[in-house]
Amino acid sequence: MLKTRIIQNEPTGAGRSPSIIEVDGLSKDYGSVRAVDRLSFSVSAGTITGFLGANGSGKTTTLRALLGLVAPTEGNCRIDGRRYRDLRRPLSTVGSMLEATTHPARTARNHLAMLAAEAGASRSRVGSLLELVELDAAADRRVGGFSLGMRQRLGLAGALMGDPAVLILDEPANGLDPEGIRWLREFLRGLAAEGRTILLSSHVLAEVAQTVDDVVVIKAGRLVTQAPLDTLLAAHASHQVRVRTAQPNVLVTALAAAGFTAIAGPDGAVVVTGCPPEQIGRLALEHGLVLSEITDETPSLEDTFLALTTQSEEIR
Ligand SMILES: Nc1ncnc2c1ncn2[C@@H]1O[C@H](COP(=O)(O)OP(=O)(O)OP(=O)(O)O)[C@@H](O)[C@H]1O
Repeated sequence: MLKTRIIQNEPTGAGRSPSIIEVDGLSKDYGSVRAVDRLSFSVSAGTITGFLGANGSGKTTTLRALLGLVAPTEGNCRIDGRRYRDLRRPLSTVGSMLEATTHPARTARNHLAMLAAEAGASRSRVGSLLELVELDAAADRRVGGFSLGMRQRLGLAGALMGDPAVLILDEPANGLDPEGIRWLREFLRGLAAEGRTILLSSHVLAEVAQTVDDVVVIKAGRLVTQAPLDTLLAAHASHQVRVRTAQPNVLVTALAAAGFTAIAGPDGAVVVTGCPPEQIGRLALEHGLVLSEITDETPSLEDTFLALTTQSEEIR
């Protein structure tokens, strides 16, 4: 049973004010490489937003800029209305998990104790967080022997040390097995239900599709789209079915009468858009048509994502 209620360290947790993440015209050049290019997006308080893009598209650079670890070439990043360096209590405002930097010889408990000292948190919080991420049984083992999933959970515990309202997580699902991804999903949903705002990156939409409310998609450092996940999926995944019958024109007419778009190609196949295969089968039966082929060619979630992240330059 997942426990998401975090024992409050300080009275900041209850009744927290809405926090928000804003990236405003951010560009970052590394020499001649433009890693992020005039990127703007914002994250509403209390939501989980997936920050999506192919490898090398600029996700980590953007997250590092939000956390004050990279100086923007242009533009600004704000958390809760301020640049990271201007936050009065940064560790209590935003928790982060970037690439793992845990010393392998350290135990999980020691690692968190160090972070507790840094965040001004009590020692008892270390135990609470170990329990929360279900690492209490492994607390005194060296991190070097941890599985990837355990390391990710330790990273999450560290990010939560200051009881922040905002979490920024770089590829938290990377390399996790389906069970680990399910655990992460429930964990993050629990944190969002407490009113926390979460921005998490991924280069695989399917890994986070059941976790996020909204998505920000980037390609080559530029914004492709920002939308609620449902809108994105609806816009890019209408049914597409290929059907073969000896009387394609009868089928096309029947489908058109039912309000669907159907086009008979020169090879005799009919391509139907927006109609599920079962309904096509029923319509064919009603019109006495024998179908020799019915193939669902609806793009998969990943096809949808690839179509977006390989989208042409003109959207820029
Ligand atoms: N410190 C750096 N020095 C030079 N180039 C860099 C540096 N950091 C990133 N880059 C380049 O900037 C671009 C964006 O990299 P970034 O790591 O932000 O992308 P990403 O979307 O997080 O990729 P990945 O999913 O592979 O981590 C890449 O071309 C990368 O090689």
